[in-house]
Amino acid sequence: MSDPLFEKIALVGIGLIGSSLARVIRREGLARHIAITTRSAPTLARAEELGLGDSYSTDAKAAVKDADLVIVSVPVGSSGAVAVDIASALKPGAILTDVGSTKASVIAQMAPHVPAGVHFIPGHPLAGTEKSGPDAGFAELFENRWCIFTPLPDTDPVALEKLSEFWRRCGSNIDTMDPEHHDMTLAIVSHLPHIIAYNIVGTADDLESVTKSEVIKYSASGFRDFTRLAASDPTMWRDVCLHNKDAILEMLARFSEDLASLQRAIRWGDGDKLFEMFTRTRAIRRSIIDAGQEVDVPNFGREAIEHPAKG
Ligand SMILES: NC(=O)C1=CN([C@@H]2O[C@H](COP(=O)(O)OP(=O)(O)OC[C@H]3O[C@@H](n4cnc5c(N)ncnc54)[C@H](O)[C@@H]3O)[C@@H](O)[C@H]2O)C=CC1
Ligand SMILES: O=C(O)C(=O)Cc1ccc(O)cc1
Repeated sequence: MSDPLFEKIALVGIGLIGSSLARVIRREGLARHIAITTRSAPTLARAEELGLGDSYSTDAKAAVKDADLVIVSVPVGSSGAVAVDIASALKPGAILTDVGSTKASVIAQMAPHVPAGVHFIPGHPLAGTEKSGPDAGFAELFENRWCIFTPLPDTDPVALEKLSEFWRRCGSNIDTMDPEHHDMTLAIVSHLPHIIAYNIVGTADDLESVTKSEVIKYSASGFRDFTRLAASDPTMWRDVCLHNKDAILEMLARFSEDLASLQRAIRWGDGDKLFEMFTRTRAIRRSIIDAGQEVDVPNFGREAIEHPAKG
């Protein structure tokens, strides 16, 4: 195995993402020492039972002390509190990064507290599932996925390259963009799909004429796909909605307009319009597959669309 990239990596937050990182760091030998810290003592105890790290503490300051790389993997609404907590203990020259699903808000919360000499590089692995907690993670989560950095104007290119190498060794491809562009893009490709899923499952749950047992009994695969997304962690998604408010509202406004147009086509029996739209959207899935992206995210039963015979 090659030399570790870092002597000590500290993981702040050890849920789905933190624990997946712990597992891949161990598997790839990316650090000599993995320090794990999280706010909740039972979660930390579980991480220790799973053997995810080399040291464990609910004291974040103690965990990040002497770390060369600190990765904050907590709900985005907690990033500011974490930054305040750990700032004074960060080692000069250390790289501080995060994995939050929104970027402008995380930067606004964390950057003011980062001491001079610490390289703060905001990041976001576009990899996840609907599950949460330390048991949910797996080392392969980041394989063949994008990790997007939204570097600050004064980001040190050497530190950026080192963090890029870290994510490449986790299996990811790297891209960089500015935080506002990230937040707008993610609003449409990730945040809106989750919000729509929460909404449709909530609507089905509210229906009096369709009992809950019928929703479960007859749920076709389309509805099941929505229930998977709608089973995602409520704290995480509450925070995403609150911290990417403007971009989400912009995308929701466009979505509502398009939905109204679809509604009109159905009302007036405009089959040509429906057919034209459904043909256009079908091509999007084809281009995702042609671009080499897997289409089924959550687990290793990933059945590609190329094998429809398998169902
Ligand atoms: N779940 C997903 O599919 C993805 C999540 N993300 C982002 O990753 C981050 C973490 O998400 P998950 O790992 O899925 O969540 P999770 O709920 O599985 O884990 C969150 C962890 O943060 C800890 N925590 C919460 N508040 C804290 C605080 N104030 N101080 C220290 N620890 C705290 C919890 O105890 C837990 O260990 C979020 O910002 C989320 O937006 C990014 C990509 C995918
Ligand atoms: O479970 C899914 O389908 C996801 O979309 C996972 C996911 C959730 C949040 C992110 O910021 C990135 C990926």
